[in-house]
Amino acid sequence: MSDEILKVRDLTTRFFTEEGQVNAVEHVDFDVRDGEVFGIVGESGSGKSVTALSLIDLVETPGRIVEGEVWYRDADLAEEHRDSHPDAVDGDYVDVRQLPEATRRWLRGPAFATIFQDPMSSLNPSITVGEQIAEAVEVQRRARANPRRTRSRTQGYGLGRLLVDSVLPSQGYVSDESQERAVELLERVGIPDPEQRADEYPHEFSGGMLQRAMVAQALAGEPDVLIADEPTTALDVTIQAQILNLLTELQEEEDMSVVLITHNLGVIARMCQRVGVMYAGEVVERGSLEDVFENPVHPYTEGLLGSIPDVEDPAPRLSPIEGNVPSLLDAEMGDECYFADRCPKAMESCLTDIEEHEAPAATDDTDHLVRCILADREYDESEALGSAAKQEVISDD
Ligand SMILES: Nc1ncnc2c1ncn2[C@@H]1O[C@H](COP(=O)(O)OP(=O)(O)OP(=O)(O)O)[C@@H](O)[C@H]1O
Ligand code: NI
Repeated sequence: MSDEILKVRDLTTRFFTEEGQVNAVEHVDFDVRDGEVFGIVGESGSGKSVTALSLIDLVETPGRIVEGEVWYRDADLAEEHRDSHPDAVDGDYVDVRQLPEATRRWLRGPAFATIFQDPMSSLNPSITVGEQIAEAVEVQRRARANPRRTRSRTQGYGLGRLLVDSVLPSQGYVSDESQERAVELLERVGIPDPEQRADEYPHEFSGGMLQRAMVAQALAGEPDVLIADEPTTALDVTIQAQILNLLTELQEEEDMSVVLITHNLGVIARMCQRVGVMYAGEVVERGSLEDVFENPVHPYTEGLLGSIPDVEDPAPRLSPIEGNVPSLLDAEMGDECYFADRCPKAMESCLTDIEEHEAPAATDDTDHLVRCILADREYDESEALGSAAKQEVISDD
């Protein structure tokens, strides 16, 4: 049994909008183990991206993480904060959410790095690709040289330098060493002629090459956990497969863990060792790929798998199950299972708040947890909710 690099507990993130409170992520629990790809899958709007942002503490207003813990294994950090922040430390783990803001910020890079669907969200169009990656390398070098104590970090760095960096980010202050490292990283992610390509601007790169450059930038900090949110969704099928291969290769060779977010079950099946299925802000089923994909318990998972797309299938969005993802507005959400109104197996007993149940795991290595009463009992047709009753569930709320 391998160790967990991340243990997410009770993570709850809401948006406080003019229309009301949106329960985007609700009491989410999952673990990410060393050197694995953990997949998060679910329909559009199920809370995947907000979960990712919550992990790295980048939820923006009107959103806020209102509850929960993100335990990250780092013995040094734990040691350093054991006395000053005893609640934030448990053995070798720190609860990232309870660490000082500066430390949380520092963790982005060497602990967590992210890649997204759109490379231009991470790359500046007016700076050469090589220089941007070199900058990421420099930021990480400085952070490592002056770990965690931001005060000394900014002092050592110097206010003058800080101003120059923020006003004139492309003035070529990166050291030759960082520039060389950037070229190495470009080579690492399979960009041909990396030395020349380093001097080019993002618009001179193809979509696939840009995606690779973004991966190179993410690798600059040698992260423990790479969070990839729909990293290949915008790419055509061949390029998609190439980027997925690259991620697999890097994950193995760099010994990272990857949290892979996608709505594409084919991608999950191909990439992940373990998986969490999200529905309406909750993780409704999680476990090993075998347990979840071969012995799904939640009717939502069954429904998704009923139309498992091939990884070569460019189908952009899943909609395998009749009906829509429910509104996540607090005022419109009841206490019953959120899937009940779409569920072919909904019963009277589903009209209460459903906890995670342990399903009989087919693989002995891992927990298989399901937010559905069917993990505990058989489906009973005599208890089935007719469509009229289901309708009522919806309009009652
Ligand atoms: N800035 C925001 N303000 C209000 N609500 C938001 C905001 N960002 C996300 N949400 C809501 O949070 C919920 C979860 O969104 P999220 O982006 O995590 O879904 P997703 O599973 O990543 O979907 P997709 O597959 O389309 O990317 C949605 O109901 C969404 O409307
Ligand atoms: Ni998303």
